[in-house]
Amino acid sequence: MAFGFNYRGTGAVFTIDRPEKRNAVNGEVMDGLSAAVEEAAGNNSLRYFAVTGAGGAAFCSGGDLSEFHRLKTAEEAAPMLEKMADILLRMSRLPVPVIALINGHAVGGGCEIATACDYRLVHETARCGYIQGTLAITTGWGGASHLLAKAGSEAIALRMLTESRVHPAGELIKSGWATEGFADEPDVALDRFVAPLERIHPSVIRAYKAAALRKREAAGLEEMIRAEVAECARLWEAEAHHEAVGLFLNKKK
Ligand SMILES: CC[C@@H](C(=O)O)C(=O)SCCNC(=O)CCNC(=O)[C@H](O)C(C)(C)COP(=O)(O)OP(=O)(O)OC[C@H]1O[C@@H](n2cnc3c(N)ncnc32)[C@H](O)[C@@H]1OP(=O)(O)O
Repeated sequence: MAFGFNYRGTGAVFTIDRPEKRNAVNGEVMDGLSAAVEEAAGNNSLRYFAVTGAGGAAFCSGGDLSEFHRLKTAEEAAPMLEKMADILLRMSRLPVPVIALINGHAVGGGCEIATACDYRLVHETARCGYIQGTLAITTGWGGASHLLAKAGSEAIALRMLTESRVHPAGELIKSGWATEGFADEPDVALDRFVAPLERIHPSVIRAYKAAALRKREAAGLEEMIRAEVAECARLWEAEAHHEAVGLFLNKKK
């Protein structure tokens, strides 16, 4: 199985479980996350939803380039991009805090998954970034829209997107992208983070989450995501993108 979904204390944890591919997202992971989000949305006693990656190396390396490389045109790429963007939008709209437990590198679509979460806890060795620009595409799962809709500084957000590089944990904490860092085991960091939330009545937590969602919706998040997906699909079919992906896939041959 390419993923795990487990209840942990008062919360639920979705784990991408493909460490040999640095937890790249394939169709099975997408369907698993979609089902987990649906189940979590219907669970009225849930107090948080977390996403993480198996192994110590990566949180998620984005879309599985070997699987998605077969999508050549904008028309072929768009349904895949739309599907994941919809899953991440639904995840972000869960009525409880959504936490990215970033145990290792989060790049490309992996950084987008983290961005769709309310909080990002980053291991001290993790590096994160919207590296899609190095593949001659933009973010295509809604990550830029989530980032711009909730970022304190538009300039910092825009710079992260356009520079398309990875950032060390210290930089991510300083810029406010990461909520906090951790040096111990991810489970321990998660328990420490949720402990203060668990002392507050769940209806209060849900009310504040609803307030955050109202702010994002007022910014036109869903419409922004639709435009972002279309733009990525348009760039996807260019030769520059297919060449860059080919270089990555052939780097060890
Ligand atoms: C498609 C959606 C789009 C979006 O909308 O956002 C994207 O997500 S585009 C994808 C962007 N992602 C990348 O370009 C990530 C590429 N990966 C890396 O940069 C590195 O793997 C890493 C994450 C920094 C980790 O480096 P390292 O620990 O040195 O591992 P390796 O590079 O040796 O990888 C091990 C193994 O995993 C395979 N791998 C890694 N990432 C992917 C991926 N995204 N898709 C498919 N396969 C991936 C890599 O090829 C190696 O495989 P083997 O050679 O078979 O061992």
